[in-house]
Amino acid sequence: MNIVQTKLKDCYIFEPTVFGDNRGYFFESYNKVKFESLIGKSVNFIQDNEAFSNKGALRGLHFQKGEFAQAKLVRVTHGLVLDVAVDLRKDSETFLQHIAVELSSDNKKQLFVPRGFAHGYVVLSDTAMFNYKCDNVYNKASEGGVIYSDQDLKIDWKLNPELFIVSEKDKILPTIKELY
Ligand SMILES: Cc1cn([C@H]2C[C@H](O)[C@@H](COP(=O)(O)OP(=O)(O)O[C@H]3O[C@@H](C)C(=O)[C@@H](O)[C@H]3O)O2)c(=O)[nH]c1=O
Repeated sequence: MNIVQTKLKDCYIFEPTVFGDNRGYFFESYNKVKFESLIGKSVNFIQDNEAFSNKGALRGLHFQKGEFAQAKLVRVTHGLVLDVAVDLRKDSETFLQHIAVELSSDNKKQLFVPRGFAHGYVVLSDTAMFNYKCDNVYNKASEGGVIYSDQDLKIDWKLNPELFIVSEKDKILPTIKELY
């Protein structure tokens, strides 16, 4: 397992070691001991999620507020997505900066999105399966978000916006300016 520091503090890409042979391949998709040793702190993941989406589905940008804030370890087990993390920690040197990383079943990369970030993704392949771990449970009343098309963030989603499929809830998320 290799860890890559992104330009956002505390936000890392993990590249698992894949063992291929004539049967196929094997890799450790999560190993708590190795993961915590690489990031240098303990994270108590307590919920796993799976979402299947069609091409153009854009989910986000989401976070949970207050005591229900969540860190996430995200990956793609089928297809290709562009995954985006936005640093919303006011005291961070990289406040309001974002990264966009291609995650796919081929590259097997995982992204660790710390608490205090907004997170979202768009599906670039015909379909995709998205799997992630969270260190806090879902809490509807604590949901927050930022509109994916925010003019200050200027995220390049690498797909024609005409193809976007966005939930009614996500269409009316606030802008960064409205949030702060
Ligand atoms: C996220 C979540 C949703 N749900 C329910 C609520 C709703 O009825 C249905 C679909 O929820 P949503 O439309 O919010 O699902 P979705 O848009 O996929 O939400 C997810 O988006 C990505 C980008 C994230 O970062 C996640 O943390 C999460 O917010 O599933 C749960 O029961 N538990 C959960 O943990």
